[in-house]
Amino acid sequence: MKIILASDHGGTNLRKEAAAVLDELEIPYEDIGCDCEGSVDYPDYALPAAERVASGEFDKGILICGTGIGMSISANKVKGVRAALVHDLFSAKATREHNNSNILCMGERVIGPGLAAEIVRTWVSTDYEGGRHENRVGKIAEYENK
Ligand SMILES: O=C(CO)[C@H](O)[C@H](O)[C@H](O)COP(=O)(O)O
Repeated sequence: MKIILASDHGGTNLRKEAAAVLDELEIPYEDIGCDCEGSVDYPDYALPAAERVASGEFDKGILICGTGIGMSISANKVKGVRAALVHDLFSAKATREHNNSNILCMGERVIGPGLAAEIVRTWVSTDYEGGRHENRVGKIAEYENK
């Protein structure tokens, strides 16, 4: 598994927390920033990261901003991306099992580093269940391909 990691200025600390979890789990990743003192625009990070997941260069992505909302709205514009905004452990597990989400979004102004780390651990280690969910995820792809 290879993961791409990005944030805007509002998500730098949680991005570093996520990177520490991936280091601990020995999961390879590329961190594309931001390396910013000031303010940046979340689509400038979400869209390239999402495209690199959609292209298959990366298996998954983790995107963080202040709320996670801007990142998830942006990433979900990219065909083939299923970005999930997650701030609890139940959803972290469910979105992998049910939605086969390939991008995790979180908000640094919403949750603390401890919970974010647990969410990353859960999300990266939970497999897609397939089965009845395959039809549902397939309908999203079908719509995208219209
Ligand atoms: O997209 C967002 C809100 O949905 C993110 O939380 C951004 O990080 C936020 O909008 C940035 O806000 P700022 O006031 O410019 O720091």
